[in-house]
Amino acid sequence: MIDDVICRRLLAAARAVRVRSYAPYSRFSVGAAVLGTDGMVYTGCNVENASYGLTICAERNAMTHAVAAGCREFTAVAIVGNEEHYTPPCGACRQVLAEFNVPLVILGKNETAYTIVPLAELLPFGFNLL
Ligand SMILES: O=c1ccn([C@H]2C[C@H](O)[C@@H](CO)O2)c(=O)[nH]1
Ligand SMILES: [Zn+2]
Repeated sequence: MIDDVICRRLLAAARAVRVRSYAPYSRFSVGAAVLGTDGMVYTGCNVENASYGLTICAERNAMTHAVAAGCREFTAVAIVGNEEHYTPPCGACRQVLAEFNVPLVILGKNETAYTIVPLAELLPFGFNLL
């Protein structure tokens, strides 16, 4: 499926970018790292706003970062929230991950405690036009 070394590398990248989270309202920091088929790792953290609904999740931040860098094909995304629980992507992020066919979602409490969930399980029967 996906190599443990790659999972750990993505989780480490997600944890590293998580410290840059801007979350003064929820105080819940999230980091995400997506692996492109170009071999590059693109990262993003959540960025909140006083107008709460404008908040950008870590996963969508990582995806837009990748696309802006020219990458549109992906192997997996890793998401790290707090150490106690997994942080599965919200519905909006699932739809964005589906747009670019990110096949695997790695949910990590830390680099060693993680689980891999296929996106198809997180978003079955998703909306698409293409
Ligand atoms: O998968 C998730 C779930 C939540 N958040 C962010 C949005 C908000 O800033 C904070 C609390 O919901 O966590 C993410 O970035 N990704
Ligand atoms: Zn989200």
